[in-house]
Amino acid sequence: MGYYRRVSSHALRSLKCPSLLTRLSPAPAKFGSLSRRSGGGSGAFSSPSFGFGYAYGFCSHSRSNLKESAIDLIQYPPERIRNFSIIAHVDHGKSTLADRLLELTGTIKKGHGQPQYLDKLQVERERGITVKAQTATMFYNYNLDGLKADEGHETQAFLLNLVDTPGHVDFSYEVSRSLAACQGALLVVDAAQGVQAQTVANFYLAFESGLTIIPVINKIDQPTADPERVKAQLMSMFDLDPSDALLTSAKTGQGLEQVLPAVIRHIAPPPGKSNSPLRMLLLDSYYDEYKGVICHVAVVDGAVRKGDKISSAGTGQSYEVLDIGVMHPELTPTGVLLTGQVGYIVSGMRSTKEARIGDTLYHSRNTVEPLPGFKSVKHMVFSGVYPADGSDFEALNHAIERLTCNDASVSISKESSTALGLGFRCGFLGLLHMDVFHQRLEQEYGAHVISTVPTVPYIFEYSDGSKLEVQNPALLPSNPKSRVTACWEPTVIATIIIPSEYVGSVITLCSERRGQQLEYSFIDSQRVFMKYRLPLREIVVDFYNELKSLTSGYASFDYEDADYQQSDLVKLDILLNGQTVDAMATIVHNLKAQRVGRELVEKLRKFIDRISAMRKNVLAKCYGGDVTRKRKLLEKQKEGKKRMKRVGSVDIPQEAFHEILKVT
Ligand SMILES: Nc1nc2c(ncn2[C@@H]2O[C@H](COP(=O)(O)OP(=O)(O)OP(=O)(O)O)[C@@H](O)[C@H]2O)c(=O)[nH]1
Repeated sequence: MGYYRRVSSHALRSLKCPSLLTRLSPAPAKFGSLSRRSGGGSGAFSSPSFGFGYAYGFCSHSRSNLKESAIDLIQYPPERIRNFSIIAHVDHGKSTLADRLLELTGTIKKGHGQPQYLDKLQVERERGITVKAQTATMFYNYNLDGLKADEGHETQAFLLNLVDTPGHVDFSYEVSRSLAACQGALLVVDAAQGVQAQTVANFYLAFESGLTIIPVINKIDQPTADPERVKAQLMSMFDLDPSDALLTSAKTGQGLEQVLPAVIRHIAPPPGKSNSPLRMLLLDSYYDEYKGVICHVAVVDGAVRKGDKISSAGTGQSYEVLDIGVMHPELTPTGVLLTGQVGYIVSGMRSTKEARIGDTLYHSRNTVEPLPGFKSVKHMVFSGVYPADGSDFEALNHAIERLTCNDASVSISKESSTALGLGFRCGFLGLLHMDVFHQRLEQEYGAHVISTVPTVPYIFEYSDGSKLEVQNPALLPSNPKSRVTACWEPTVIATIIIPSEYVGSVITLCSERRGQQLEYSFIDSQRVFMKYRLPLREIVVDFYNELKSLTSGYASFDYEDADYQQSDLVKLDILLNGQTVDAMATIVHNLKAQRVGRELVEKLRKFIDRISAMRKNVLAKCYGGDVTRKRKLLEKQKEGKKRMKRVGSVDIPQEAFHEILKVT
């Protein structure tokens, strides 16, 4: 029997996608003698080639000691491999727990001076959130009977692949892709905050993937920690046995010695066939200036070695494996990857057109049935991205190509605008995703961009019966009402968890946003769980902020895409100095059009006024001859100008485009 057991009727009712009910499957079967249940408890462990220990932080080898031959993957057949991810609500401590596990296994040095080690992007460090899932391979010796290694008992060497995942809803595609390479997940829950909306969402992502789920109640060091209450929630919401929950503090190290033994005992080894022809799943990729595309892969069946000729099922192209290895946690060559192992390959691919996420790679000499790959991404928000300086179009094109190699969830197509020139229409999973993409373009590729008003994808039906998905409002004829016979807007199913005293105000907010309540229940005596169908348009900008402020920050919120619903929509054009600005066109509900139009023009007037005043007066208060200061001010002004677009005689600042969505 799996660690995750029967699902209660409550959990079934709350299933994110009803159609998945038919796919409910028991947790993967345990193998051999590992089927014994355990409440955790400490086990004996040691690092395979670096000695034994019983406390964390015992192992001191560093990556720089590792040469290609230092890691011999042959000694890790599938039954000695565990692939697991860490999933949780935002800030419940996934990355910190990952740090501790990396230290515990000697993969990184204790006190390496960089908390949240696997959050490598500048944007992740600046925002304190995980954006990309990251895999790290760890080695760990463990006695399956729980006997202590330092008392001379024999241990077995295990290879553990840990995937740290993002918590925010906009990056759930990263989570679902990561889960494809895993057989189990640590579901981390903050001991004080308890189950939150993304805990629910991530639980079901893991559950739908048939993963064994180990609950970890983290942050037990906090004065307000209440692990017993959280255990009760895990039971009532997910039917997870409270006695199975591990209690940890990733901050103090308390309870951490139970985590890896529980992973080894309760999570099944990868199910692939060692004797079958190679099938390798392309999980992720990124572009390296020197090596080209580096692909993260999971070897499902067979084995792959350096020098092998491989082909892509998606493109039919063939490559030679030039470099191969594991992330330990940096790229560490091993010369081979065997069944069940997760690592990287370099094969001379140059772009995302070649490195297709979800593709199957196989030996060119064989023919294989491709793996199922991943569900296609549903883009929630579209926006135009244009070079701030029109002559930088090619440079922006190059930057976007490189960046989408590491973020396959963005859709890109070329478009042009009268106001902004040549650019791209990009589809994102949400506004945070959009923001992060812009920030990465700027930080990682030095691209200065103007982005247009984000919009959700609407559907318009015309009198001739044709239907059009509109991702760019500018493309709608200005008086579409004459020909449009029906319009639809996308909706989401939102999960909201709040303390019970805020129920009244949250219900009011949801009805103002045209929401329809689908479910209402109590998680425990203090907290309420609600499900709403809401138009995507109504939640995409400031819904979460408003929800947070109404509930003094206690609400948590998650959503998944749902069906389209019929709606009365119109196109709203903005004229500046009598000239239509196509990049500012939006689609709004007919009833709101008058109010929105007025508010918008009022707001834009302030914005555009303010900027021109600043332009004139930039040196006005700079008395005396401080040249450096003057230069700084002028450079700042130049920087600001880069982000303005001239339409007729009017300069439009970047913020103006963002303000439009806030009003509409
Ligand atoms: N007191 C206490 N704080 C912790 C513990 N674990 C993590 N934290 C803190 O909680 C905050 C969030 O931790 P992260 O590890 O970044 O959380 P996360 O779940 O990876 O966050 P996202 O990637 O943004 O979803 C940080 O300030 C950590 O230092 C713990 O056990 N106890």
